[in-house]
Amino acid sequence: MRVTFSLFHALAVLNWLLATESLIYFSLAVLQALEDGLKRADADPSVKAVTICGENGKFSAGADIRGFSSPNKQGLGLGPIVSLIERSEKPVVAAIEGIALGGGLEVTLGCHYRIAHVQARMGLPEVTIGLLPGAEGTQRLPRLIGVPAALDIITTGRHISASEALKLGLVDEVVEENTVEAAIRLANRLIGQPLGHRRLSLKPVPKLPNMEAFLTEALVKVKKRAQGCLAPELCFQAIKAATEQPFADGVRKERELFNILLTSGQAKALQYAFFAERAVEKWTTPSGASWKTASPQPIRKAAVIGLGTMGRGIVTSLVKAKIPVVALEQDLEYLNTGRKAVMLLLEREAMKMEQGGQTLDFNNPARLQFAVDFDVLRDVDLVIEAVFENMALKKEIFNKLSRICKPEAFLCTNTSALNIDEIASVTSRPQQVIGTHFFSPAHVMRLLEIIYGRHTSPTTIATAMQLAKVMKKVGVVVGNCFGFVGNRMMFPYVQQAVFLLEEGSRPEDVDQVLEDFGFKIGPFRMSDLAGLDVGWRSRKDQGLTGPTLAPGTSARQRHGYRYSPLPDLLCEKGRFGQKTGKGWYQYEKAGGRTAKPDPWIHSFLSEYRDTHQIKTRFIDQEEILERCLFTLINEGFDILAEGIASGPEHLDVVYINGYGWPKHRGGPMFYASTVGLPNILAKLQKYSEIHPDVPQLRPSAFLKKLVAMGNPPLNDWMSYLHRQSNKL
Ligand SMILES: CC/C=C/CC(=O)SCCNC(=O)CCNC(=O)[C@H](O)C(C)(C)COP(=O)(O)OP(=O)(O)OC[C@H]1O[C@@H](n2cnc3c(N)ncnc32)[C@H](O)[C@@H]1OP(=O)(O)O
Repeated sequence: MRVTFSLFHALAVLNWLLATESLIYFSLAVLQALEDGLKRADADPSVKAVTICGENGKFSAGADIRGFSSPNKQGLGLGPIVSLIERSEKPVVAAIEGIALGGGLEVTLGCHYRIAHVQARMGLPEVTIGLLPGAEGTQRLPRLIGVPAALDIITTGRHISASEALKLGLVDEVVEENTVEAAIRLANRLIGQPLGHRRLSLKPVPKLPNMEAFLTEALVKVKKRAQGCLAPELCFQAIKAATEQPFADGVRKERELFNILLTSGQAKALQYAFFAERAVEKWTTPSGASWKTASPQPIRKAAVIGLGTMGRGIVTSLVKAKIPVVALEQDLEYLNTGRKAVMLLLEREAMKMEQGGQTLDFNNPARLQFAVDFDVLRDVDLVIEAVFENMALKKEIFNKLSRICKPEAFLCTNTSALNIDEIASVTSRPQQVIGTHFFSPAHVMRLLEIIYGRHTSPTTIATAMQLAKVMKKVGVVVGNCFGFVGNRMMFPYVQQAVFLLEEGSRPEDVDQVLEDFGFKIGPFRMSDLAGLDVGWRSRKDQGLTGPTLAPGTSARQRHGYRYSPLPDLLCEKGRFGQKTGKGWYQYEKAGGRTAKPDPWIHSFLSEYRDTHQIKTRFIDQEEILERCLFTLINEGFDILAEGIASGPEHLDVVYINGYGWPKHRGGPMFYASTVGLPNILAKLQKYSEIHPDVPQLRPSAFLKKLVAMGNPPLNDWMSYLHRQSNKL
């Protein structure tokens, strides 16, 4: 993508043009060219007005994000240029097409007038990459649109449409045709008119009757949403400075805060996460399949089987993505319950979309159909099976689908752990069978784990990835193993959390440490939310508990390794979590959501320790954090070594988007790289010596190899996978 910053002679339209070719995002060269162009326009008496626009229908995506981590940082060079634009004695009009983001939008704030194309999007997304608008944007925007709107845009980083920008007064005009021509026409009309009142730096910030109270309340909200992320609060501080100080002092404060963020590890982590998400979009498999070798097939009609919690969310996502969908249930009773729930979800989504000026059409049978008869699936291009996690049931359904669906239809299974190859084996088209692991609630959560089996074709992977994109999800292609990437890494984390309870912690202690780290929700609150019975059923299926357990099996050992029966014991007492009003916590009622520490659990744990002669000990925060996180990371290294994921970015994107990992810590593997692999190895070795019966604490061979290779940067890890290490 390329953009041109063009300064047009507005009187004799286009008879004077300075064009500077550059990337859509600013580099030092673009900044220099912009400054030179402005100075030339200012000095040339034949130029009466200036228009700034982008090239190829895009204004600008702001600074080159990679530049922030290079030694030659360009972030602060733009402010003086924006001031230069504003000081111009000749009217300057911004013609905003496509996108004007970050530094791009800040350039327009220096202009005296702004015209936007009806389809343009604007925003100051710096907060999402751990920064703040550092080219005087935190000082100009509140002066233009007032504090509440500026605070919302700057602290959330959300993109706004041209029509919203017009309502807020961020742009002066929205056009449907040629924006640049409209801007030139406006610039012509402005020649000779006074500009003082259009210079935002000279304007006061609009007053609110209750500014102090408003800011106090706003800070509480910003902090709550930020969950340990620094940038939103510093954005707030910069805007607050605009309400309290003259423009120049506010700009000084903005720079100071910008520098704090720039040198914080959080900005680095968030910028890594930005590129990681884009890296996983370019999927590859160990056999070399990728976008280059496969084209996605069009999905004109889809079907979802099973209208439980997952199915309902998947149907909603498909309808929102404007893909006609058939929703299927086993009988009319289930169908009617499912239909009501889906319609409720869709009504809520439609309401949300209406607020943003969009509509959602779901009452049209051509868009959404409910059925109990598999025959309606004959013409669909893709089926997503979302019945509960039972291999026999899934196989029965896939066998039926294989017979009924047209030969080219793709068959997806929404499973969180089951073997894709086994499911595919009962069909006549294993090459078109793929795992699509949605996360609950499926219409909200962005992650979609896409699991290819031994026979899955590259076309099937490409089609699933394309579907993820259309559904506005982040598709991550991974290999087939029990639990895939997300749940496989989650298992040792939860296991450690439970072992910590056996040894002396309480559920609320463990949750607190992990929530302070930045997780949206700790492992025990999460388990209560998801339902303890889900894992119980799976453990019974695996013969780890329940009637199939061999008599005489030791309570705290399975297959020679440590096992904790605590979750099974809770289930045996009917404590399934929120749904029964009791789990690791107590709730106000069955279905209640407010978790309260439960004295019953505390005495139950102490009796349990007495029964099993475990001496209760005090466990500090460091140990809780290390044992939970480092085992999760350790599993990640095994996953990489086995080729289940093609890079650490995949694991990080899965954890950020599906498991509530704090984005400002970049994901577990990025976090590991910041802690230092030798430190992680040393801690795992220490804990493994103390708990030799827990294999998940034994350091992964790949982790050991990377440490032996000198702790290389995360980008290089995969290149060491097959290299010989003399030190091992
Ligand atoms: C100079 C003073 C300081 C100013 C502060 C700033 O300006 S900070 C930067 C603020 N801007 C942003 O945060 C915008 C980030 N980009 C996006 O939100 C999106 O990329 C987009 C511009 C809305 C386009 O989205 P789309 O889905 O169409 O494409 P991709 O996201 O896949 O991007 C295409 C490739 O472009 C790379 N890229 C996009 N923006 C930037 C950027 N600002 N800096 C560097 N690189 C950027 C992106 O990584 C993709 O490249 P690939 O090589 O294909 O991965």
